[in-house]
Amino acid sequence: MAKINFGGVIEEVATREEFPLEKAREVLKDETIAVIGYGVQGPGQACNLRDNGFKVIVGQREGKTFEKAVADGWVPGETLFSIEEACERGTIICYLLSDAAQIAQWPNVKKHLTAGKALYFSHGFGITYKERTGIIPPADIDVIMVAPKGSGTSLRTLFLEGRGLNSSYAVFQDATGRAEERTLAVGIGVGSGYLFKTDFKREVFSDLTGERGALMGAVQGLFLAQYETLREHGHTPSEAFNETVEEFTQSLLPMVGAHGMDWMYANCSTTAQRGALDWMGPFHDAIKPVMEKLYQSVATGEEAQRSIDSNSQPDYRVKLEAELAALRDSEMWRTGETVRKLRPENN
Ligand SMILES: NC(=O)C1=CN([C@@H]2O[C@H](COP(=O)(O)OP(=O)(O)OC[C@H]3O[C@@H](n4cnc5c(N)ncnc54)[C@H](O)[C@@H]3O)[C@@H](O)[C@H]2O)C=CC1
Ligand SMILES: CC(=O)[C@](C)(O)C(=O)O
Ligand SMILES: [Mg+2]
Ligand SMILES: [Mg+2]
Repeated sequence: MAKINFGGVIEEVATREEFPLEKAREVLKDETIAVIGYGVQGPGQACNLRDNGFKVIVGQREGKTFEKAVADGWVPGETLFSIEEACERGTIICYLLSDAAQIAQWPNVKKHLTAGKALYFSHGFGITYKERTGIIPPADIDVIMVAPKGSGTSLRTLFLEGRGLNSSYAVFQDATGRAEERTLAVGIGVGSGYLFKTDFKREVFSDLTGERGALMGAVQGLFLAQYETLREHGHTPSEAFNETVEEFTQSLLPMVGAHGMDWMYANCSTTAQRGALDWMGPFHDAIKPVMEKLYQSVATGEEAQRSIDSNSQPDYRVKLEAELAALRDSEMWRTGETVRKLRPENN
């Protein structure tokens, strides 16, 4: 395992150099990987594994998503089965149903988890919050995780572009003595570049905080607060949107991604640099207490419970669609739709 220095802290990282694809194929040569669920992560991981030459089958309930799997080349009765049949045939069961559906399907999956199989997750949720999920695996199987740090959609598109997404990984239970090599082999197979070592609890605490915070929840809150302020002071929608979202996503954020915050600052005016350096402190101080409150809500299991309760409702999709539609129909994002059309490359 490579030891890599992250800003002064040494961490263990598995790399493609020490764990090349050929080694992954050798480790898994006698295994059938059953990808259960074909939502967002399912297709990304299953198709990448298939293209990388592993023996993969998919387990998916009937319906629209089953048809999507057929369209992607999975063949009913050969490589595409019901959830239960795939669990029976597989030796590594990749449990990629939504976290709420994992609870509902657990009795059907559990009965096929015979000695020596591996139960694989892409999130620490089901295991960490086991009092709430009831997901308690038998003692004679491996319980492992590879959590790609990004959407399953990007996992696939980056793979097809010859790039990749990094993942974190963990072993919760090693019954066979092979749990770690199985984990790393599947992790390389799904298209990870590097694999950062963690445990189930740290993965789920950081992931739930990240998506509720900077990655998704906080960013919308930040955008909207600024957009509203500009609008309340008489700025037009296009001006408010351009100075809040468009310039950020199109010009400045890619620079942060490529070379860091200081580099983005350095490529802006000295006027902007002065103001940003002065105002980053007050923004940090205003947000920090909200972040701490969020982390506590994750740590106590409140966030998990809320997600389980709302996503277990039979009509959760309908309600979710309504909330997403409200976001889409807000003035800020309707303006965004128009602004996107006006990008020079779209003309
Ligand atoms: N969406 C993403 O890109 C990421 C997801 N993850 C994790 O990966 C796992 C899978 O997440 P997603 O791909 O987002 O799942 P998803 O929400 O897209 O759902 C996946 C599948 O669950 C099935 N399903 C839903 N309810 C069901 C039920 N009651 N019975 C049977 N099947 C049912 C759907 O048919 C679908 O195939 C989760 O643990 C999630 O936290 C991790 C990283 C990113
Ligand atoms: C894409 C990802 O990793 C998230 C935001 O944590 C998720 O979809 O759960
Ligand atoms: Mg995540
Ligand atoms: Mg997540």
